[in-house]
Amino acid sequence: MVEMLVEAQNLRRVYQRGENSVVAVDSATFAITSGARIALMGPSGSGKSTLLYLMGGLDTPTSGKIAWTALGDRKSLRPQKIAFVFQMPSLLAPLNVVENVALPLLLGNIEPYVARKAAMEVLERIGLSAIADKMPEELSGGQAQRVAVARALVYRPRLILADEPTGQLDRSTAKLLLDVLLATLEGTDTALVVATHDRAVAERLDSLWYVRHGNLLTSSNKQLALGN
Ligand SMILES: Nc1ncnc2c1ncn2[C@@H]1O[C@H](COP(=O)(O)OP(=O)(O)OP(=O)(O)O)[C@@H](O)[C@H]1O
Repeated sequence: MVEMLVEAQNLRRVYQRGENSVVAVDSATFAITSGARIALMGPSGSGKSTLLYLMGGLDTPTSGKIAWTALGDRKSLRPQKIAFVFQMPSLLAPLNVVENVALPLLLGNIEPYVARKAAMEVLERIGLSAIADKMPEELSGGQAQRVAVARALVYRPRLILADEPTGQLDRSTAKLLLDVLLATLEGTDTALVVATHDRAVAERLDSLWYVRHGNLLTSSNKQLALGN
């Protein structure tokens, strides 16, 4: 059954910078359904990150409506139902890999033993169990980013929002990261939205949404904005 995870109408987000206001998102109307695989493309500064934050309830719109229809209210979204992956690996330096992956569960008051076991299972699934005891500073950029993906997956979220997850990686490491993410999500109804400048990433997803000057064009037709 396809479920409506996020529904938004006429979202607008204006940032106030002193006397000036910046319209980061001008008008966005969209729906994210379970199982969707969406690429969010657009020039730098067009509003992609702001849109992801709005989708995940990390930010609130200046006007317009957003509802997490099948997920519940904003306060209940993270980390269980919606997980973020950011461009810079955001691992906590004093914790080793398995502790970093287990962290969302620990913050959700899951028993440490159960959290560690679940974290080890995700690390195994994505081929990282050998580095479970390493500290973040010992990891390559690609490994750190895959650990961040593991951490996003540990709660089996309904929606993953990834902001330029391959932005700091070389081409082959970026491909590996996406391979891991898509393979792990295959057969699940977890939805995925990836903000990216990389066409190779966008081409592997089912829908392409394009943002320009804060305006969102949603489409399932990738050809449209890829111009092929
Ligand atoms: N906290 C903030 N305060 C003020 N202005 C902001 C803030 N966050 C973003 N902006 C502005 O809003 C606009 C959209 O920014 P956003 O980061 O959403 O774009 P983006 O498409 O993700 O860019 P990039 O591809 O470079 O990451 C930009 O003009 C940016 O400078």
